[in-house]
Formats: sequence, C-alpha cells, structure tokens
Amino acid sequence: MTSPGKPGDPAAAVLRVGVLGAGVVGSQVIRLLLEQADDLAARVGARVELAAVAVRRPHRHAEVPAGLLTDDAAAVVADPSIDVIVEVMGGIDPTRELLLTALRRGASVVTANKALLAEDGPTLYAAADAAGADLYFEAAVAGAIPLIRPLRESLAGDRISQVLGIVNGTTNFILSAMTATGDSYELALKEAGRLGYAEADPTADVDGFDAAAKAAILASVAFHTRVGAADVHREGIGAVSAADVAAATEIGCVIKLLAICERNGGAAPGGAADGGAAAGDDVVADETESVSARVHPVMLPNTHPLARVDGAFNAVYVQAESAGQLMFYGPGAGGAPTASAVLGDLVAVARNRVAGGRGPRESAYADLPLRPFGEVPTRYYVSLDVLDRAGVLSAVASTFADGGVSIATVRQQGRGDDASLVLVTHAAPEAALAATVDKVAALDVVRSVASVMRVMGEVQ
Ligand SMILES: NC(=O)c1ccc[n+]([C@@H]2O[C@H](COP(=O)([O-])OP(=O)(O)OC[C@H]3O[C@@H](n4cnc5c(N)ncnc54)[C@H](O)[C@@H]3O)[C@@H](O)[C@H]2O)c1
Ligand SMILES: N[C@@H](CCO)C(=O)O
Ligand code: NA
Repeated sequence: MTSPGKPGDPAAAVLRVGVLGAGVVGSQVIRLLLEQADDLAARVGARVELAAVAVRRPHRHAEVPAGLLTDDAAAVVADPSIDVIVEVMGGIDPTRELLLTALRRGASVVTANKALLAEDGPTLYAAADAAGADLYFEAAVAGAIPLIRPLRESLAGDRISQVLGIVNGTTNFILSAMTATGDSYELALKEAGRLGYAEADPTADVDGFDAAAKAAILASVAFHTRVGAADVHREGIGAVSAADVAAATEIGCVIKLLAICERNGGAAPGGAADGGAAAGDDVVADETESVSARVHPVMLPNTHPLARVDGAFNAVYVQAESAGQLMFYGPGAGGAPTASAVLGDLVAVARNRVAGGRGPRESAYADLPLRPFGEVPTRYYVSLDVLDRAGVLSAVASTFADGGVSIATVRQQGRGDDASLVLVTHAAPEAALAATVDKVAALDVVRSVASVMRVMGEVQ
C-alpha cells in the first residue's frame, strides 16, 4: 500500500489490485471496481486502484483500461507494488503456484476458485499465515450468497451440526425442470444448455464435482476440520429418471442434489435451544464425534425449506446448536452476482490492510475424524416391481431385517404385472442399506427395482 497524499489522510492511501482473469466473473469485477471507485475508497479508507489484469488473450477486453492487460499472470502476482490479487481465472494449475507466489510475498488473495480451495486449501492458508496475508473466498461457494463470512465469523461462537446446500444452479435447474414437466434428464439437460445454464461440457456440474468442492469448503469452515474434495462422497444427477421424479411427487417430495455436511456424535444434537429438531433421524447421536460430507440426489419432503428452491437458485440451510435453523438463499452464479461477493471480500481485505491487521485465518483446530460414507446413517426410499403372490412382503421384509435395516413405511400397490412395493427405511449405515437393496433386488419375487433414492426428513 502506498500513501502519496497528506500524512494521516487515509483516503489518500492507494491499494493496488491485480486481477487474474476477465471472463464471466472477472469482467464484472473490473466493471464494478472502476464504476464504484469513489464509494470503495470511502468504504475502505484508501483508493482501490486496478493495477493489472491478466488474461489468456489480451487483445479482446474492451472493459479493461488501456495498458493494464497482460497475458503474464506470473508477473502480476510477483509485482511487489500490488497489494491484493483477485483470482477469477479458475483451474488448479498454474493457479495454485500463482496464488502461492502472491501470498508468500505478503499480498492478500481474494478467490472464487472452489476447485483449488477444495483440492489444496491448507497449502494456501499456510502460505497466507506465514506471510500474515488474507485469504478470502466468499464467491467460491454459492456465488453472491453471503455464506463463508457468516460461517467463519457470525457463527464462530456457535456449534454447527448440519449444513445442507443446494449449491449448484445447473443441476437444480435440471431437477426443477424434470419435476415441473415430467421430462427425462436428457431433455432437461438439453434445455439447460439452450438457456445458457449448462456449460458445453456440463460434467463438473451434473456429475457433482462442483457441489463436492463446495461441500468440502463448507464442511471445513463449519466444523473447524480439514475436509478436501477427495473426502466428499459424490454422486451426480445422471441416473435420476423421470420415474424417480414421479415417485418423489407421489410421496410428497422433490428430488434435489444436496451437499450434506454433518457432525455426528459428541454432544447430542438438540441439546440446546430447539436446534436439534430439524436434524430429525438423519443425524445420529453416538459417542464418537465425527464429520461427514457428501453430495448425492435425495428425496426431500415438500415441507423442507430447501424443497421450494427452484431453477438456478442456490440455498444453504444451516443448523447450529444455539442459533437454530438458518437459511441463506440467492443467486449462486453469474457474472455480476459472483462479482458482488468478490468485491465484498476485496473491501474486507483492503480494510484489514488499512487497519494493519488481518481477517480470520484457517480454523482447523477441532480436527474431527471423517466418517467413511459407508458408516454414515442414511435412509432409503425403495420402489420394487414384484410378483403378485403370497409371501412377497414377508420375503422382502425379512431381507431388510437380516440386513439390520428397519422399515419405516411400506405400501403395496397394483395387481398382477403392476404389483409393486414401496418402502421407506429408518436410518441405517449407508453400506448396510446398499447391500440390503442388492439382496432384495436378487430375490425371486422381485421383478425389478423401479427406484432407489436416499431420503431426508419425514416422508408420507
Ligand atoms: N461463472 C460463475 O458464475 C462463477 C460463480 C462462482 C465461482 N466461479 C469461479 O470463478 C472463476 C472464474 O470463472 P468464470 O466463469 O469467470 O471463467 P471464464 O472462463 O469466463 O474466465 C476465465 C478467465 O481467466 C483467464 N485465464 C484462464 N487461464 C489463464 C491463465 N493461465 N493466465 C491468464 N489468464 C487466464 C481467461 O482468459 C478468462 O479471462 C472459476 O474459478 C469459477 O469456478 C464462477
Ligand atoms: N456451474 C456452477 C456455477 C457456480 O459455481 C453452477 O451451476 O452453480
Ligand atoms: Na458466497
């Protein structure tokens, strides 16, 4: 930071910002930075000056003032006159080395890069710590929705037990469209592409990689424990069928791709205030405290606050012991909304520098063990096409009992070739449920498994 003005006049100080990337998000960051220069100076107590913008192809960016564009990101991060690096170029490499270079020389970093944070966040934090620099990443999870700051700061005095998120707009758009129209996954995906929600290569979204990275970040921050992308069990939405959607509707549910971060065991959920109520039987209290993070489709009752979040919107439901249930809702992607979160972080790190301090660092002190997915308590909805003959129900029920899985509800429907059994289980370890469904599917009396999906909350 330089102070070219009168001594003691904070507004005369200048904070120089290097931006890496000027695509969907970066171009909006640059626009807002330039348009709001006076307001930002007043809010920060120093002028926030755009010093350089690194892009792949420097000749294509009308929004960037002449002379600031470069294709040399390495030079930008190494420039000792630059105080803050805003990273909105994405990717793991070379981005990791670029950010480490910036942090090691004491520059603060604001990033929207969930993939890198979930892959190697602790290395970035360590570099920030060693140099006394800030690492902020509000835009990395659920775009514009304030979430990281509430978790890192506002809820720092509470004990979070559960974070459930619709954190991927593309998949939420597809599942909402399937629910509204009864269309197949393939048709809904095509429509999402036509409307510009799904990217040309939608793999990161539909296979759950994007949501899994966000789940890792949320779990790490919420539970003060390092959780990386590789620790998150991940399933996408490619196998969700129109029949699954119809089955969900029939039992008063919708299908959502959820990022599910849970603390199990330790102090019993619900021990304080009314915070434990909504966890229902999806969170099991036992003696060993552990955490888990997973991403997969679930059937969610229509009454759940997340069930009404449709289209490309994101929402995150947080349950904390003293605060109770909290909902965060809004646009999780898009240039301007994501840039809003980036600018908020930029103001925060700029204020920290003006004040000579820094914001929250990594908090991983709890270091809770990660519960393997097979041991995580889940509940299943299972719809079976069965033979219409005596003894079917008891054969299926005893297979569940043998697997240690208790059945919550069972309904028999139809006759003859249309005969089916629809079951919802109580919570049981995921591995026991999966193995039991395999055994049920192999029974002579079961013609086929029409639908299997995990459920959360109370279903009809
Ligand atoms: N688009 C969104 O809605 C959204 C929302 C939240 C977070 N993010 C995250 O923000 C980041 C950027 O996303 P985007 O949608 O703006 O991407 P984008 O592809 O539109 O833009 C990327 C920019 O980075 C530049 N770039 C890429 N590699 C570079 C390199 N090696 N050197 C110099 N410049 C390079 C490109 O030239 C381009 O200007 C990603 O980490 C993404 O996950 C995006
Ligand atoms: N592809 C992401 C963008 C935000 O990370 C989504 O669909 O939500
Ligand atoms: Na956010």
